[in-house]
Amino acid sequence: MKVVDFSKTNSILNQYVSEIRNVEVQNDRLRFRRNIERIGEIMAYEMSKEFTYSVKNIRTPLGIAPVSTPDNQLVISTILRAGLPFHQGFLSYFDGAENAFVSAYRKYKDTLKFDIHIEYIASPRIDDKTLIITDPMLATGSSMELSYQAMLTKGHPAEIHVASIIASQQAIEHIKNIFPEDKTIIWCAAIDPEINEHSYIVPGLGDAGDLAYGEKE
Ligand SMILES: O=P(O)(O)OC[C@H]1O[C@H](OP(=O)(O)OP(=O)(O)O)[C@H](O)[C@@H]1O
Ligand SMILES: O=c1cc[nH]c(=O)[nH]1
Ligand SMILES: [Mg+2]
Repeated sequence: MKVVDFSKTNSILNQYVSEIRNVEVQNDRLRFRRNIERIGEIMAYEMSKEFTYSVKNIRTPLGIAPVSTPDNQLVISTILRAGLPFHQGFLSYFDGAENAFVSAYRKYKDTLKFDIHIEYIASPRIDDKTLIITDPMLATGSSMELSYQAMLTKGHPAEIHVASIIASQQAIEHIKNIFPEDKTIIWCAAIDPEINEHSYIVPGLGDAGDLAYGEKE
């Protein structure tokens, strides 16, 4: 399975990743959300190079211009809450896409143990379409796994792009095991080496949902 890790390339995207990680900067919620959105925009642009294109003859006021544009029917699917600004970044570039939203949250049994609960899904049919599942954080990969299973109740996509910002190495291995090898690409801004006993990515950035929208009770 192809894994694209943007941290291996020097680009301005790394500046935005450094700001969402940085304890001195990340508490500015507006900047935090906007940086996530900007990373989504850049990732969308790079992802678009994998799409299928055909030439359309576009009528201008002065003649006909052949332009190669994408033919994929896109569905951008996002895992609430932290996925929302990331989703907006993708949607800014793929403005013709359909959209899906899945709720997934950790329901704690004690300080360390939790189950992932999916309680909400709003999605179009996804049969034969290009499914982009976005979530900025892939720690254990369980939220992504259960959200993908929920999306499969809406059909079977032709191809899948799993987009995240910070993924643990463990989550990358997990995604490789559960998504179809021949039609999935994983995109991430960085791959971090470990997760801690609370299943948080280390060094990671902390709690993306809280940083974007505030703490929940
Ligand atoms: O790979 P996992 O171990 O499942 O962890 C990653 C999940 O954790 C975060 O969401 P969280 O559960 O904190 O919800 P929130 O966005 O509402 O804060 C993140 O956005 C992922 O969905
Ligand atoms: O490191 C992590 C793990 C789960 N959710 C987050 O927001 N961060
Ligand atoms: Mg959270």
